[in-house]
Amino acid sequence: MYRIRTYNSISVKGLNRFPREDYEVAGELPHPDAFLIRSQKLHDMEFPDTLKAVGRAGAGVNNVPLDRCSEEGIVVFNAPGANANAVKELVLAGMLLGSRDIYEGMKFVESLEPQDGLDPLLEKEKKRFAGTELIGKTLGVVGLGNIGSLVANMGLALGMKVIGYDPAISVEAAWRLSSDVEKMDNLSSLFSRADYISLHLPVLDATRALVSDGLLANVNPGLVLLNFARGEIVDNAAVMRALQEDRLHRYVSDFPANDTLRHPGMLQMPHIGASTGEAEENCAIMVADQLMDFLEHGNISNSVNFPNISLPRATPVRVTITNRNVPKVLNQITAIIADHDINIVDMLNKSRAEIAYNIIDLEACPSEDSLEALRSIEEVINVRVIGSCNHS
Ligand SMILES: NC(=O)c1ccc[n+]([C@@H]2O[C@H](COP(=O)([O-])OP(=O)(O)OC[C@H]3O[C@@H](n4cnc5c(N)ncnc54)[C@H](O)[C@@H]3O)[C@@H](O)[C@H]2O)c1
Ligand SMILES: O=C(O)[C@H](O)COP(=O)(O)O
Repeated sequence: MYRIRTYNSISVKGLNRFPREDYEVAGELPHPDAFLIRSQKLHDMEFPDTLKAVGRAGAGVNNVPLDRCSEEGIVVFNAPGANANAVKELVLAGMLLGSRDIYEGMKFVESLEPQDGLDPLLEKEKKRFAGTELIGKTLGVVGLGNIGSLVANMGLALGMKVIGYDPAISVEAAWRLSSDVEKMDNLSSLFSRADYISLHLPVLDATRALVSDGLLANVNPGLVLLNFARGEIVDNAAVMRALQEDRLHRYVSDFPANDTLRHPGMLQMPHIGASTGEAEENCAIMVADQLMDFLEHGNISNSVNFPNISLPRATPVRVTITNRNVPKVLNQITAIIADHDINIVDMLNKSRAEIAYNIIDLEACPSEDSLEALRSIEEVINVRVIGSCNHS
Protein backbone atom coordinates (compact mmCIF):
# COMPACT_ATOMS: atom_id res chain seq x y z
CA MET A 1 0.00 0.00 0.00
CA TYR A 2 1.34 3.44 -0.96
CA ARG A 3 0.55 6.43 1.24
CA ILE A 4 -0.07 9.93 -0.14
CA ARG A 5 -0.33 12.81 2.33
CA THR A 6 -2.23 15.77 0.90
CA TYR A 7 -1.97 19.47 1.74
CA ASN A 8 -4.19 22.31 0.46
CA SER A 9 -7.31 21.84 -1.56
CA ILE A 10 -6.55 19.24 -4.24
CA SER A 11 -9.10 18.49 -6.95
CA VAL A 12 -11.08 15.31 -6.28
CA LYS A 13 -10.54 14.29 -9.91
CA GLY A 14 -6.82 14.08 -9.16
CA LEU A 15 -7.28 12.32 -5.83
CA ASN A 16 -9.51 9.76 -7.52
CA ARG A 17 -6.67 8.73 -9.85
CA PHE A 18 -5.15 6.75 -6.98
CA PRO A 19 -6.75 3.26 -6.86
CA ARG A 20 -7.96 2.81 -3.28
CA GLU A 21 -6.88 -0.84 -3.18
CA ASP A 22 -3.26 0.30 -3.60
CA TYR A 23 -3.23 3.82 -2.13
CA GLU A 24 -4.18 5.53 1.10
CA VAL A 25 -4.72 9.23 0.40
CA ALA A 26 -5.40 11.74 3.20
CA GLY A 27 -4.12 14.78 5.06
CA GLU A 28 -2.35 14.01 8.35
CA LEU A 29 -1.31 10.56 7.08
CA PRO A 30 1.69 9.09 8.96
CA HIS A 31 4.66 7.53 7.11
CA PRO A 32 3.80 9.00 3.70
CA ASP A 33 5.57 7.85 0.53
CA ALA A 34 4.66 11.15 -1.11
CA PHE A 35 3.21 14.58 -0.43
CA LEU A 36 0.65 16.04 -2.81
CA ILE A 37 0.59 19.83 -2.35
CA ARG A 38 -0.29 23.18 -3.88
CA SER A 39 1.16 26.26 -2.19
CA GLN A 40 1.92 24.58 1.16
CA LYS A 41 5.29 25.91 2.36
CA LEU A 42 7.67 23.05 3.09
CA HIS A 43 10.84 25.00 3.87
CA ASP A 44 10.56 24.67 7.65
CA MET A 45 9.28 21.11 7.67
CA GLU A 46 11.40 18.14 8.59
CA PHE A 47 10.59 15.36 6.14
CA PRO A 48 9.54 11.91 7.30
CA ASP A 49 12.10 9.15 6.53
CA THR A 50 9.53 7.44 4.34
CA LEU A 51 9.11 10.42 1.99
CA LYS A 52 10.19 9.66 -1.58
CA ALA A 53 8.44 12.32 -3.62
CA VAL A 54 6.64 15.67 -3.51
CA GLY A 55 4.01 16.40 -6.16
CA ARG A 56 3.27 20.12 -6.58
CA ALA A 57 -0.13 20.41 -8.29
CA GLY A 58 0.83 23.66 -9.98
CA ALA A 59 3.76 25.46 -11.59
CA GLY A 60 5.78 27.38 -8.98
CA VAL A 61 8.01 25.34 -6.66
CA ASN A 62 9.43 28.16 -4.54
CA ASN A 63 7.47 26.72 -1.60
CA VAL A 64 9.61 23.55 -1.74
CA PRO A 65 13.24 23.35 -0.48
CA LEU A 66 14.60 21.86 -3.69
CA ASP A 67 18.24 21.60 -2.57
CA ARG A 68 17.29 19.75 0.60
CA CYS A 69 14.99 17.44 -1.37
CA SER A 70 17.82 16.60 -3.76
CA GLU A 71 20.23 15.96 -0.89
CA GLU A 72 17.66 13.63 0.71
CA GLY A 73 16.89 11.89 -2.60
CA ILE A 74 13.31 13.20 -2.69
CA VAL A 75 11.95 13.71 -6.21
CA VAL A 76 9.92 16.90 -6.70
CA PHE A 77 7.35 17.01 -9.49
CA ASN A 78 5.25 19.89 -10.80
CA ALA A 79 2.55 20.24 -13.45
CA PRO A 80 4.03 22.40 -16.22
CA GLY A 81 1.40 24.11 -18.34
CA ALA A 82 -1.55 22.54 -16.53
CA ASN A 83 -2.79 25.87 -15.17
CA ALA A 84 -1.40 28.12 -17.92
CA ASN A 85 -4.71 28.88 -19.60
CA ALA A 86 -6.31 29.87 -16.30
CA VAL A 87 -3.55 32.40 -15.68
CA LYS A 88 -3.65 33.67 -19.26
CA GLU A 89 -7.38 34.37 -18.97
CA LEU A 90 -6.91 36.24 -15.68
CA VAL A 91 -4.13 38.30 -17.27
CA LEU A 92 -6.67 39.35 -19.90
CA ALA A 93 -9.02 40.41 -17.10
CA GLY A 94 -6.09 42.22 -15.45
CA MET A 95 -5.25 44.10 -18.64
CA LEU A 96 -8.87 45.22 -18.97
CA LEU A 97 -9.02 46.19 -15.30
CA GLY A 98 -5.84 48.18 -15.83
CA SER A 99 -7.06 49.99 -18.93
CA ARG A 100 -10.76 50.59 -18.20
CA ASP A 101 -11.87 51.89 -14.82
CA ILE A 102 -14.12 48.86 -14.31
CA TYR A 103 -13.33 48.40 -10.62
CA GLU A 104 -13.99 52.03 -9.57
CA GLY A 105 -17.03 52.19 -11.84
CA MET A 106 -18.54 49.11 -10.26
CA LYS A 107 -17.76 50.39 -6.76
CA PHE A 108 -19.57 53.62 -7.68
CA VAL A 109 -22.65 51.68 -8.84
CA GLU A 110 -22.54 49.52 -5.71
CA SER A 111 -22.59 52.71 -3.61
CA LEU A 112 -25.86 53.96 -5.10
CA GLU A 113 -29.27 53.70 -3.48
CA PRO A 114 -32.36 53.10 -5.66
CA GLN A 115 -33.51 56.56 -6.70
CA ASP A 116 -35.47 58.53 -9.28
CA GLY A 117 -33.07 59.94 -11.81
CA LEU A 118 -30.68 57.00 -11.68
CA ASP A 119 -30.10 57.06 -15.44
CA PRO A 120 -29.10 60.73 -15.68
CA LEU A 121 -26.80 60.29 -12.69
CA LEU A 122 -25.04 57.34 -14.33
CA GLU A 123 -24.71 59.24 -17.61
CA LYS A 124 -23.31 62.27 -15.80
CA GLU A 125 -20.78 60.34 -13.72
CA LYS A 126 -19.54 57.88 -16.34
CA LYS A 127 -16.90 60.28 -17.66
CA ARG A 128 -14.99 59.65 -14.42
CA PHE A 129 -14.51 56.03 -15.43
CA ALA A 130 -13.30 56.37 -19.03
CA GLY A 131 -10.31 54.31 -20.12
CA THR A 132 -8.19 53.28 -23.07
CA GLU A 133 -8.20 50.31 -25.47
CA LEU A 134 -5.71 47.49 -25.78
CA ILE A 135 -5.62 47.43 -29.55
CA GLY A 136 -2.48 48.99 -30.99
CA LYS A 137 -0.70 49.14 -27.62
CA THR A 138 2.56 47.31 -26.85
CA LEU A 139 2.50 44.34 -24.51
CA GLY A 140 5.80 43.27 -22.97
CA VAL A 141 5.95 39.71 -21.67
CA VAL A 142 8.73 38.75 -19.27
CA GLY A 143 9.23 34.96 -19.21
CA LEU A 144 7.98 33.13 -22.28
CA GLY A 145 7.34 29.66 -20.84
CA ASN A 146 4.01 27.90 -20.54
CA ILE A 147 2.07 30.98 -19.41
CA GLY A 148 4.08 33.77 -21.01
CA SER A 149 3.86 32.22 -24.48
CA LEU A 150 0.06 31.99 -24.20
CA VAL A 151 -0.15 35.58 -22.97
CA ALA A 152 2.09 36.81 -25.80
CA ASN A 153 0.02 35.02 -28.45
CA MET A 154 -3.17 36.36 -26.83
CA GLY A 155 -1.79 39.91 -27.05
CA LEU A 156 -1.27 39.49 -30.78
CA ALA A 157 -4.82 38.16 -31.17
CA LEU A 158 -6.08 41.30 -29.40
CA GLY A 159 -4.33 43.48 -31.97
CA MET A 160 -1.46 44.47 -29.70
CA LYS A 161 2.20 44.67 -30.62
CA VAL A 162 4.01 42.11 -28.48
CA ILE A 163 7.61 42.16 -27.29
CA GLY A 164 9.14 39.47 -25.09
CA TYR A 165 12.16 38.74 -22.93
CA ASP A 166 13.34 35.33 -21.77
CA PRO A 167 17.07 34.58 -21.51
CA ALA A 168 16.49 30.83 -21.12
CA ILE A 169 13.49 30.07 -23.31
CA SER A 170 13.02 26.33 -23.93
CA VAL A 171 12.78 24.87 -27.41
CA GLU A 172 9.15 23.79 -26.81
CA ALA A 173 8.19 27.27 -25.59
CA ALA A 174 9.88 28.85 -28.61
CA TRP A 175 7.82 26.57 -30.87
CA ARG A 176 4.61 27.70 -29.16
CA LEU A 177 5.43 31.36 -29.58
CA SER A 178 4.27 33.30 -32.63
CA SER A 179 7.12 34.59 -34.78
CA ASP A 180 5.38 37.99 -34.59
CA VAL A 181 6.58 38.37 -31.00
CA GLU A 182 9.62 40.64 -31.07
CA LYS A 183 12.49 39.36 -28.91
CA MET A 184 14.11 41.87 -26.56
CA ASP A 185 17.78 41.54 -25.63
CA ASN A 186 17.31 42.92 -22.16
CA LEU A 187 14.68 43.91 -19.64
CA SER A 188 15.43 47.63 -19.80
CA SER A 189 14.50 47.76 -23.51
CA LEU A 190 11.26 45.92 -22.78
CA PHE A 191 10.38 48.22 -19.88
CA SER A 192 11.11 51.35 -21.91
CA ARG A 193 8.92 50.30 -24.84
CA ALA A 194 5.84 48.61 -23.37
CA ASP A 195 2.43 50.01 -22.42
CA TYR A 196 1.53 46.79 -20.57
CA ILE A 197 4.06 44.48 -18.93
CA SER A 198 3.10 41.01 -17.75
CA LEU A 199 5.49 38.96 -15.59
CA HIS A 200 5.63 35.17 -16.09
CA LEU A 201 8.96 34.06 -14.66
CA PRO A 202 9.77 32.01 -11.56
CA VAL A 203 11.05 33.52 -8.34
CA LEU A 204 14.72 32.56 -8.06
CA ASP A 205 17.66 34.25 -6.33
CA ALA A 206 18.32 35.99 -9.64
CA THR A 207 14.76 37.27 -10.07
CA ARG A 208 13.98 38.48 -6.53
CA ALA A 209 13.05 42.20 -6.59
CA LEU A 210 13.91 42.21 -10.29
CA VAL A 211 11.32 44.92 -10.95
CA SER A 212 13.05 47.81 -9.23
CA ASP A 213 13.30 51.61 -9.23
CA GLY A 214 15.88 51.27 -12.02
CA LEU A 215 13.55 49.43 -14.40
CA LEU A 216 10.60 51.67 -13.55
CA ALA A 217 12.59 54.89 -14.08
CA ASN A 218 12.27 54.99 -17.85
CA VAL A 219 8.82 53.77 -18.84
CA ASN A 220 5.94 54.89 -21.06
CA PRO A 221 3.35 57.15 -19.40
CA GLY A 222 0.26 55.12 -18.53
CA LEU A 223 2.18 51.85 -18.04
CA VAL A 224 0.18 48.97 -16.55
CA LEU A 225 2.28 46.32 -14.75
CA LEU A 226 0.75 42.89 -14.21
CA ASN A 227 2.20 40.38 -11.76
CA PHE A 228 0.67 36.93 -11.86
CA ALA A 229 4.10 35.32 -11.25
CA ARG A 230 5.20 35.88 -7.63
CA GLY A 231 5.18 38.83 -5.23
CA GLU A 232 8.90 38.53 -4.49
CA ILE A 233 9.83 39.35 -8.11
CA VAL A 234 8.65 42.93 -7.61
CA ASP A 235 10.05 45.53 -5.22
CA ASN A 236 6.75 46.78 -3.78
CA ALA A 237 8.28 50.02 -2.49
CA ALA A 238 9.56 50.83 -6.00
CA VAL A 239 6.12 50.13 -7.47
CA MET A 240 4.43 52.35 -4.87
CA ARG A 241 6.86 55.17 -5.68
CA ALA A 242 6.21 54.74 -9.41
CA LEU A 243 2.45 54.89 -8.81
CA GLN A 244 2.75 57.98 -6.61
CA GLU A 245 4.94 59.75 -9.17
CA ASP A 246 2.61 58.79 -12.06
CA ARG A 247 5.28 56.76 -13.82
CA LEU A 248 2.98 53.76 -13.43
CA HIS A 249 -0.78 53.89 -14.07
CA ARG A 250 -1.81 50.60 -12.42
CA TYR A 251 -0.19 47.61 -10.71
CA VAL A 252 -2.36 44.53 -11.14
CA SER A 253 -1.16 41.80 -8.81
CA ASP A 254 -2.12 38.35 -7.60
CA PHE A 255 0.13 38.83 -4.55
CA PRO A 256 -1.05 41.46 -2.06
CA ALA A 257 1.26 42.21 0.87
CA ASN A 258 0.64 44.10 4.11
CA ASP A 259 2.35 47.20 2.75
CA THR A 260 0.35 47.20 -0.50
CA LEU A 261 -3.17 46.78 0.91
CA ARG A 262 -5.55 49.58 -0.14
CA HIS A 263 -2.73 51.38 -1.96
CA PRO A 264 -4.07 53.72 -4.69
CA GLY A 265 -3.45 52.41 -8.20
CA MET A 266 -3.14 48.81 -7.11
CA LEU A 267 -5.64 46.20 -8.21
CA GLN A 268 -4.96 43.13 -6.13
CA MET A 269 -6.33 39.61 -6.11
CA PRO A 270 -5.89 36.83 -3.52
CA HIS A 271 -3.60 34.52 -5.54
CA ILE A 272 -6.38 33.18 -7.77
CA GLY A 273 -4.44 32.85 -11.03
CA ALA A 274 -4.79 29.07 -11.07
CA SER A 275 -8.09 28.89 -9.21
CA THR A 276 -10.38 27.48 -11.87
CA GLY A 277 -11.99 24.07 -11.75
CA GLU A 278 -10.26 23.17 -15.01
CA ALA A 279 -6.76 24.18 -13.89
CA GLU A 280 -7.12 22.52 -10.50
CA GLU A 281 -8.20 19.29 -12.18
CA ASN A 282 -5.47 19.42 -14.83
CA CYS A 283 -2.76 20.00 -12.21
CA ALA A 284 -3.99 17.36 -9.78
CA ILE A 285 -4.43 14.72 -12.48
CA MET A 286 -1.03 15.39 -14.03
CA VAL A 287 0.79 15.24 -10.72
CA ALA A 288 -1.14 12.20 -9.43
CA ASP A 289 -0.24 10.27 -12.60
CA GLN A 290 3.42 11.28 -12.28
CA LEU A 291 3.51 10.21 -8.62
CA MET A 292 1.96 6.82 -9.41
CA ASP A 293 4.39 6.15 -12.26
CA PHE A 294 7.24 7.01 -9.92
CA LEU A 295 6.04 5.01 -6.92
CA GLU A 296 5.03 1.93 -8.92
CA HIS A 297 7.77 1.94 -11.59
CA GLY A 298 10.44 4.43 -10.53
CA ASN A 299 9.88 6.45 -13.74
CA ILE A 300 10.22 10.23 -13.50
CA SER A 301 8.51 12.83 -15.65
CA ASN A 302 8.23 16.57 -15.04
CA SER A 303 10.57 16.61 -12.09
CA VAL A 304 12.19 19.92 -11.20
CA ASN A 305 15.21 18.42 -9.42
CA PHE A 306 15.71 14.94 -10.91
CA PRO A 307 16.33 13.90 -14.54
CA ASN A 308 13.34 12.80 -16.55
CA ILE A 309 13.72 9.08 -17.06
CA SER A 310 11.44 6.24 -18.09
CA LEU A 311 12.15 2.58 -18.81
CA PRO A 312 9.51 0.00 -19.81
CA ARG A 313 9.43 -2.83 -17.24
CA ALA A 314 11.62 -5.71 -18.45
CA THR A 315 11.11 -7.82 -15.31
CA PRO A 316 8.88 -7.72 -12.22
CA VAL A 317 11.89 -6.78 -10.05
CA ARG A 318 13.12 -3.22 -10.38
CA VAL A 319 15.70 -1.43 -8.27
CA THR A 320 16.14 2.34 -8.38
CA ILE A 321 19.23 4.02 -7.04
CA THR A 322 19.81 7.72 -6.48
CA ASN A 323 23.39 8.87 -6.13
CA ARG A 324 25.46 12.00 -6.19
CA ASN A 325 26.53 12.69 -9.76
CA VAL A 326 30.24 11.86 -9.57
CA PRO A 327 32.37 9.43 -11.61
CA LYS A 328 32.75 5.69 -10.87
CA VAL A 329 29.50 5.12 -8.95
CA LEU A 330 27.81 3.21 -11.77
CA ASN A 331 30.78 0.82 -11.95
CA GLN A 332 30.45 0.08 -8.26
CA ILE A 333 26.70 -0.50 -8.56
CA THR A 334 26.98 -2.99 -11.44
CA ALA A 335 29.96 -4.72 -9.79
CA ILE A 336 28.00 -5.31 -6.57
CA ILE A 337 25.01 -6.68 -8.49
CA ALA A 338 27.31 -9.00 -10.49
CA ASP A 339 29.18 -10.11 -7.35
CA HIS A 340 25.84 -11.21 -5.91
CA ASP A 341 25.12 -13.31 -9.02
CA ILE A 342 22.09 -11.29 -10.09
CA ASN A 343 21.52 -10.75 -13.78
CA ILE A 344 20.71 -7.23 -14.97
CA VAL A 345 18.09 -7.50 -17.74
CA ASP A 346 17.84 -3.82 -18.55
CA MET A 347 19.00 -0.55 -17.04
CA LEU A 348 19.06 3.19 -17.59
CA ASN A 349 21.13 5.91 -15.93
CA LYS A 350 20.52 9.64 -16.21
CA SER A 351 21.79 12.67 -14.41
CA ARG A 352 20.81 16.26 -13.74
CA ALA A 353 23.11 18.69 -12.00
CA GLU A 354 24.24 17.05 -8.74
CA ILE A 355 21.91 14.06 -8.98
CA ALA A 356 22.20 10.76 -10.87
CA TYR A 357 19.38 8.23 -10.98
CA ASN A 358 19.43 4.62 -12.10
CA ILE A 359 16.63 2.22 -12.99
CA ILE A 360 17.77 -1.41 -13.01
CA ASP A 361 15.55 -4.38 -13.93
CA LEU A 362 16.80 -7.63 -12.38
CA GLU A 363 16.13 -11.27 -13.18
CA ALA A 364 15.61 -12.07 -9.49
CA CYS A 365 15.08 -10.33 -6.18
CA PRO A 366 18.26 -8.82 -4.74
CA SER A 367 19.41 -10.25 -1.41
CA GLU A 368 19.51 -8.12 1.74
CA ASP A 369 23.31 -8.37 1.58
CA SER A 370 23.42 -6.95 -1.93
CA LEU A 371 21.10 -4.09 -0.97
CA GLU A 372 23.21 -3.33 2.07
CA ALA A 373 26.30 -3.24 -0.13
CA LEU A 374 24.60 -0.88 -2.59
CA ARG A 375 23.43 1.40 0.21
CA SER A 376 26.93 1.54 1.64
CA ILE A 377 28.46 3.02 -1.52
CA GLU A 378 29.57 6.43 -0.31
CA GLU A 379 27.83 8.47 -2.99
CA VAL A 380 24.55 6.54 -2.94
CA ILE A 381 21.62 8.51 -1.47
CA ASN A 382 18.91 5.88 -1.62
CA VAL A 383 18.08 2.43 -2.98
CA ARG A 384 14.51 1.32 -3.59
CA VAL A 385 13.21 -2.12 -4.56
CA ILE A 386 10.00 -2.06 -6.56
CA GLY A 387 8.36 -5.45 -6.97
CA SER A 388 7.26 -8.37 -4.87
CA CYS A 389 10.47 -9.05 -2.96
CA ASN A 390 10.32 -9.54 0.79
CA HIS A 391 12.12 -6.37 1.78
CA SER A 392 11.67 -2.65 1.37
N1 LIG B 1 -0.80 33.43 -10.04
C1 LIG B 1 -0.83 32.11 -10.09
O1 LIG B 1 -1.72 31.49 -9.54
C2 LIG B 1 0.22 31.36 -10.86
C3 LIG B 1 -0.15 30.20 -11.57
C4 LIG B 1 0.85 29.52 -12.27
C5 LIG B 1 2.17 29.98 -12.23
N2 LIG B 1 2.47 31.09 -11.52
C6 LIG B 1 3.85 31.61 -11.50
O2 LIG B 1 4.25 31.85 -12.84
C7 LIG B 1 5.55 31.35 -13.04
C8 LIG B 1 5.70 30.94 -14.49
O3 LIG B 1 4.86 29.84 -14.75
P1 LIG B 1 5.02 29.00 -16.10
O4 LIG B 1 4.08 27.86 -15.99
O5 LIG B 1 4.94 29.86 -17.29
O6 LIG B 1 6.53 28.48 -15.93
P2 LIG B 1 7.55 28.04 -17.07
O7 LIG B 1 8.64 27.34 -16.35
O8 LIG B 1 6.85 27.33 -18.15
O9 LIG B 1 8.10 29.43 -17.66
C9 LIG B 1 8.92 30.29 -16.95
C10 LIG B 1 9.81 31.01 -17.95
O10 LIG B 1 10.51 32.04 -17.27
C11 LIG B 1 11.79 32.13 -17.88
N3 LIG B 1 12.73 32.86 -17.05
C12 LIG B 1 13.52 32.41 -16.04
N4 LIG B 1 14.26 33.41 -15.55
C13 LIG B 1 13.94 34.53 -16.27
C14 LIG B 1 14.38 35.87 -16.24
N5 LIG B 1 15.32 36.30 -15.37
N6 LIG B 1 13.83 36.75 -17.11
C15 LIG B 1 12.89 36.34 -18.00
N7 LIG B 1 12.45 35.07 -18.08
C16 LIG B 1 12.96 34.18 -17.22
C17 LIG B 1 12.19 30.68 -18.11
O11 LIG B 1 13.23 30.57 -19.07
C18 LIG B 1 10.87 30.09 -18.58
O12 LIG B 1 10.77 30.12 -20.00
C19 LIG B 1 5.67 30.19 -12.04
O13 LIG B 1 7.02 29.95 -11.69
C20 LIG B 1 4.84 30.65 -10.87
O14 LIG B 1 5.65 31.35 -9.96
C21 LIG B 1 1.53 31.78 -10.82
O1 LIG C 1 2.51 28.32 -9.15
C1 LIG C 1 1.33 28.04 -9.29
O2 LIG C 1 0.93 27.04 -9.93
C2 LIG C 1 0.31 28.99 -8.77
O3 LIG C 1 0.86 29.96 -7.96
C3 LIG C 1 -0.90 28.36 -8.21
O4 LIG C 1 -0.82 28.11 -6.83
P1 LIG C 1 -2.04 27.36 -6.11
O5 LIG C 1 -2.02 25.94 -6.60
O6 LIG C 1 -1.77 27.47 -4.66
O7 LIG C 1 -3.30 28.06 -6.54
